[in-house]
Amino acid sequence: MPTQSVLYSFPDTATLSDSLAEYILKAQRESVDKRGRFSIAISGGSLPKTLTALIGKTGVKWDKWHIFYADERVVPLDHPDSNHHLAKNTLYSQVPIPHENIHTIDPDLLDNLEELADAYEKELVREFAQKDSARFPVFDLILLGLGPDGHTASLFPGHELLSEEDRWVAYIEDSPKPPPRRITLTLPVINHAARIAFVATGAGKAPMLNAILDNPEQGLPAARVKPAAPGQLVWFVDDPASAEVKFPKSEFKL
Ligand SMILES: O=C1O[C@H](COP(=O)(O)O)[C@@H](O)[C@H](O)[C@H]1O
Repeated sequence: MPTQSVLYSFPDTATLSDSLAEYILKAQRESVDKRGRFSIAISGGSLPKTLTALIGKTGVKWDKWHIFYADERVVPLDHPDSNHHLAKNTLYSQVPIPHENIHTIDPDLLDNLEELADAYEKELVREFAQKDSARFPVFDLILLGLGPDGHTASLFPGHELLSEEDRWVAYIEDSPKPPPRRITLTLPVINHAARIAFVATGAGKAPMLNAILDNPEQGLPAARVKPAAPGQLVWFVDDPASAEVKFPKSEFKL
């Protein structure tokens, strides 16, 4: 892990969620002030439930949010395995976010992974093209989870996608975690984000957090998330998850 990363550990998920909400709100304020919109990519799994502290919070400008997925399982949008379905049930169903600002995979392309990933990449091009001619899009914020094997988004240990240097969105059909067919943002896209926050909770994440933070040279997928500038990468974890970590913890402040 690069030394510029910051690790915040909280006694419980509720405190973590409140602080994460403050962090997201700050990112949103800065982005909306600068560009009038806030582009965020979120993950599935255990992450969406940590976003519920945003519900009813003063200052959230939901109409300025443009939500993408760090990864998505290639299943119908109302399938229980869908990351979109999970986020919709947990968050969108309770906040006034415009439907057209939620950028899902195209449900008509589920049978063709290559076309599906290309179409999602084009969705990103539409969102980011107006900004500049940068090689990769710059999300205002990407929220990532940490799998018990060190995967993040749908980037799995030892997978050839870890070496992807060109595509913005890639697909896999051999995910070791079901369901097997997925699309994912690639590492160059993740690493170009203005801010990246990992969220990991529970004692089950402790050995992997230790591997990523204290032994990054193992090269696990989450340890390959290395944005360029100081302070761009933060970890929001709870105390059970950070129990085995030697990496220095910082006091949460904005
Ligand atoms: O399959 C996935 O797993 C990771 C980690 O999930 P978690 O439940 O262990 O937090 C998640 O970040 C990713 O979006 C999801 O598709």
